[in-house]
Amino acid sequence: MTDAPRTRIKICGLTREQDVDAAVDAGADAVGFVLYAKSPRAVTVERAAELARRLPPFVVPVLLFVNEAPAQVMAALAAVPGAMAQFHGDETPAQCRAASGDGRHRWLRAARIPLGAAGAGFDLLNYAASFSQASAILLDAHVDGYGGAGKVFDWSLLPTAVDAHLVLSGGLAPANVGDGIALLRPRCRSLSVDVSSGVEAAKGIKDGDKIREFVAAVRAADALPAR
Ligand SMILES: O=C(O)c1ccccc1NCC(=O)[C@H](O)[C@H](O)COP(=O)(O)O
Repeated sequence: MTDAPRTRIKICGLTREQDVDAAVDAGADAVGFVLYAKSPRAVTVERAAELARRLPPFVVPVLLFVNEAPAQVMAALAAVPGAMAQFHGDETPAQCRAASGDGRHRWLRAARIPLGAAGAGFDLLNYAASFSQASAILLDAHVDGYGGAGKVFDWSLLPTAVDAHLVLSGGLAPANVGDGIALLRPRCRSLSVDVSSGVEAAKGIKDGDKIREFVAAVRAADALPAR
């Protein structure tokens, strides 16, 4: 639906200063901090706030929650100025709205799409309509542990026209992100991409070279004419 825009990039699951700096220096538009205690990439609210203070203007901190109590979400968003929320659990539309302060903070909703052929049964149009107040729907693979597993769902099974801003995630890496952009960018209002496992040396430990390769692959895809 759009003509060769610049794909926005979020690097998720950051735990270290040098990884925040590497993401920013490579050109990331957003960085994600996982506020889910069961994740190997979990950080505390205080640590997320400390890391977010390194960010220059126009790079957005995103706080990732899984079925967190609304009061805790509100407290975390208050502690990290300018942060967006990413709801990655089983939160309903009403819970997302309430936890983000009924319009006070912007938020992403993760859609967890079944792996393989079962992905055809996921009704993204209905899902996007029910979360219409989200800033974007983040597409991720349905995995145990909710996310960050590096698994790729079958992108080709998604609808051909989605009237929403989408964020593609789930097993992205320098080698496949260009294909994802080429396939999905024409199908939605805007396409952004989100990566965690694909730019890591170990869980929660990013690899600066992989981050730079990932950003370069996105920019290469942006430079190609629409297929
Ligand atoms: O990172 C985690 O450990 C995590 C735990 C629970 C829910 C979501 C989690 N991460 C989500 C992300 O990092 C991204 O938004 C996205 O799913 C990309 O993950 P990956 O497949 O590892 O690139």
